[in-house]
Parts: sequence; C-alpha cells; structure tokens
Amino acid sequence: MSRYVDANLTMLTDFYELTMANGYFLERFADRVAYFDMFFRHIPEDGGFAIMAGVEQVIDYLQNLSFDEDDIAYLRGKGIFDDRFLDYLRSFRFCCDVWAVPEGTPIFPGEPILTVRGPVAQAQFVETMILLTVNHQSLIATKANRIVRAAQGRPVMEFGSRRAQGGDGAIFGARAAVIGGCAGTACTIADRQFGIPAMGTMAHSWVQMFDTELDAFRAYARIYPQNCVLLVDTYNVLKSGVPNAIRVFREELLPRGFRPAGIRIDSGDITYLSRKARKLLDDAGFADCGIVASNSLDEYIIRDILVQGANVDSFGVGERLITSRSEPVFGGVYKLAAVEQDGRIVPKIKISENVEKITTPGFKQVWRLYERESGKAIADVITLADETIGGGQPYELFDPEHTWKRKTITDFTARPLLTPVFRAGECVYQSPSVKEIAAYCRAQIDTLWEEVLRFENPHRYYVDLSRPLWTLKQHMMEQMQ
Ligand SMILES: Nc1ncnc2c1ncn2[C@@H]1O[C@H](COP(=O)(O)OP(=O)(O)OP(=O)(O)O)[C@@H](O)[C@H]1O
Ligand SMILES: O=P(O)(O)OC[C@H]1O[C@H](OP(=O)(O)OP(=O)(O)O)[C@H](O)[C@@H]1O
Ligand SMILES: O=C(O)c1cccnc1
Repeated sequence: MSRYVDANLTMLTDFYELTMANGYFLERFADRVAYFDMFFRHIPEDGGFAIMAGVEQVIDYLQNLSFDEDDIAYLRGKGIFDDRFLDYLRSFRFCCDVWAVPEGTPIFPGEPILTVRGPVAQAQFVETMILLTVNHQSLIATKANRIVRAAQGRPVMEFGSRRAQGGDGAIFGARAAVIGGCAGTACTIADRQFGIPAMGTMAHSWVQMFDTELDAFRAYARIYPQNCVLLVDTYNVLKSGVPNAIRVFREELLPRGFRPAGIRIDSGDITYLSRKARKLLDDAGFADCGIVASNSLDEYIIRDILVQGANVDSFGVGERLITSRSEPVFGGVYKLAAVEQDGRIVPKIKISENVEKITTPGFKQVWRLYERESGKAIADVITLADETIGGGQPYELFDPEHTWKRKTITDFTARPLLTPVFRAGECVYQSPSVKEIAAYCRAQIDTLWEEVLRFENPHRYYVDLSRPLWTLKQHMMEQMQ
C-alpha cells in the first residue's frame, strides 16, 4: 500500500472531466482512442533541471479506479448525467496504456514525462490525479535536491511534516524528499510505508519539561546513550546549552562506553554559534560530536552559512522544503497529442500566441543521448514513437527554434525515457524501492554537466525535436494559420 488512507480516490477529479466524459459518451465518442501527454514548461526557481517523482502513486491510483454505488448515487443527484453514462461508470475498468519517465530521472521542460493512450473518456478522466501526484512529488524532489546539493555532502534530514499542507503533503513530500537526496525524515509513517529512515532529535518542550536543562539532557542521555543528540538552544547556546551537553556527555555517556552523536542548534546566528560550539566541543575532547543546524533553512541559507564558514555537519530542513516555499508550483500540464482514426494515429496540436505554449503533436518518445566517453548527457530528443536513435548511426541535432544551429554527434549512446507502465489497463511496471530510486537519481544527476547543475543562470539543457517531428509540428502550425 502506498497511500496512508485506503481511500478510493476515483472521485478526486475535476468536475469537467466527468461532464466531458458524459458528453463523449453521448456523442458515441467515449471509446475513441486518444493520446495525452503530461509535460511541464518551467523549472522551479529557474533551475537547470527538475526530478521526476510520483509514478508509484499514479500506478496505485490507476489500479484502484472504480465508481461505487455511493459515487453513482452522488453523480445521479447532480441531475446532469445520463443514466446510460452512469451505468457505464458502474462497470468502469481502466484499460489504457501508460508510459512514464522513471522516478528519479532529471526532466526538462517541453518533453513528455508521462503519456496515456486509451479511450478518451478514460484517458481524459485521469488528468487531475496524474497531474496533482506528479506535480507535487516532482516539485518536492526537485526542491530537496537543491537543498541537498547546497549542503555539499552533509546529510539533510526532512523535518517538515508539521508544516506540510495536509497528510499527503507530509507523507508523499517525505518520499519525494528522500528521492531528491534527503538522508532521512522525521515522518514516521513514511518510514513504515516506504522504508525510508525515520530519525530525529528532541523538541524544546523536552528541555522545558524538566526543572533544569541539565536534568533534561541527563535523562535523554540515559535513555538514548547510543544516539544522543541534544538540543542546546532552549536557554542560551554557549552559556548553558553546550556546557551542559558536554557535562552530560562526560558523566552519562563516557562511563558507559558511548560517544555523543551530536548537538542541535535551532536559532540565532548559525555560523557564529556553530563555530563557537565546535571550539567548546573540541576543547572538551568531543571532536567527533556532530553539529546539526535547523531553523527555517533552505538552499540559499545553507549555502550562505557554509560560505561564512559555519561548522555544521548535518541539517534538518522543514517548512521551506516540504512546501517548496520559494516556488510552490510545479506547472505540469496534460494535453491531447493525438487520436486514432481508422487505425491511424492523427496528431493534434494546440496553438497559442505564446510560442512556448504551442504543444508538440503526435505519439512520441523521448531519448536521452549520452557522450560515450564521459557518460555525460548531451541532449534529449523528442521523436515520434516509431523512430529509433542510436545503433551506431550518427545523429544530427538541431535547435527547434534556430534550425541553423546544428551538430552531428557520433560517439554516443541513447536510451528511451518513456517506459511502459500499463498495457491495456494491466500494470507492467515494478516500481523500485525509494532507496533504489534515490540511488538512481544520484547517478543520473552525475550525468549532467556542472553548468546545468548550478543555481544561478544554469545552461539550458537541449531538448530537441527529431526531424520528422519538427516537420510535422511545423506543417501543423502552418495549416492552423
Ligand atoms: N549566519 C546566518 N546567515 C544567514 N542566515 C542565517 C544565519 N543564521 C541563521 N540564519 C537564518 O536566519 C533566519 C532567521 O532567524 P531569526 O533571526 O528569526 O531567528 P531565530 O534565531 O529563529 O529567532 P528565535 O530565537 O525567535 O527562534 C532563519 O531562517 C535562519 O536559518
Ligand atoms: O524550521 P524548519 O525548517 O521548519 O524545521 C523544523 C522546525 O520544527 C521544529 O520547530 P518547532 O518550533 O515547530 O518545534 P520545537 O519546539 O521542537 O522547536 C524544529 O525545532 C525546527 O525549527
Ligand atoms: O527530530 C527533530 O529534531 C525534529 C523533528 C521535526 C521537526 N523539527 C525537529
């Protein structure tokens, strides 16, 4: 089970999906085969890449689609749905094909990251949940990864449940955070469900509950000698918190053969306090005692305090991660790309004044091309689904907007990113564990050039169209003029 409540989320859909489905049904259109693509247009915070996440929960949702009698009665009560349509919903069985880019893969604007093919009434209907699931988790995985990269190898713990936007925000946010590189989470249920390590320290209330800070530290050290991290900022970090921690480490841990795990600083100037605390700990013979920092951190503050010379070994990050506070929207959209007519795929396009918003028509595949020698990713190429790239053949890349910019590459490998997930409604994909996804994500990010990784003005990674696809799109745009 990958949902925290065993609820059927079939009715979690925008109402227009239902009115359209009813309409398709009445127009005898419901079984016409359509292709929908999910893609996004903008990388949060103008970053160089985003991270795909949420596929496992999309699978879970699609496998559990069904309307029960209460749903049907509710819809009947609306007074706008045809009885025959309601009967059709009663026997609804998801029978579409779905392809998705595997979770943990770096993704780029404009490329399909998930495609659904099937009867339009169904393929249209699943839009809302697919978008909300992938938008949420990709947003948080992308944000978490920025924070993790800012920490430069120091572990980052996800502390955000209490400030998440609801239960799903906390649980799937924790899942996505670990995909993006967090070492663990404070979210216990996420550990139970996804096997991602739950960890934590203590709250200020623990310290306040005792007559003195010293008593609070002593009690904690006695109960948890093997993993003793003491919160040192309830009263005064340097005058009482750290000295009391040192005393307790000496009196409670050393005699029992334990070493301290750490102290946590949760307020004030982290750079100043961590440096002073480090010196006190070192002078007391606890050079191995880690310093955890928390308090409304994000990638910018972490980067700043490290540049300032903070002495921090790990970070706890909550609200700004779990809500992706600096940019809380991952604007993935779901657009019709083609229909089938008389056994042929007929591409569809959506025209806009804004060139970026013109959709790319047809049933497509996305190929990632890697330089053979360095293993680095060169570009992604969106092709029609029946095209193949690789097999030792040179390939000409060209910029879809400035077509005179061309380059022929020879020594490369190519892999298709869109992977079959459902065939005719049957799941054909085994989701990896979150740990495996996180490891894959790390390895994939290593294939990106430094220039794409940086926070400020990263290079735009190439997402090109194949010649047949570019020609098709051009032709359709001209026809629509
Ligand atoms: N050296 C630093 N450079 C930049 N930002 C820092 C530094 N130290 C802490 N911060 C950040 O400054 C922000 C504000 O901290 P603020 O002054 O509100 O304090 P506080 O110490 O939490 O106050 P309180 O004692 O009320 O909890 C936090 O987001 C914190 O992460
Ligand atoms: O600041 P964030 O990035 O969201 O990290 C999580 C915060 O949650 C806790 O504070 P809170 O005041 O809720 O509880 P506490 O009494 O345990 O400090 C913790 O001490 C952190 O400050
Ligand atoms: O374990 C912690 O230190 C923790 C957990 C949640 C929020 N803040 C801190």
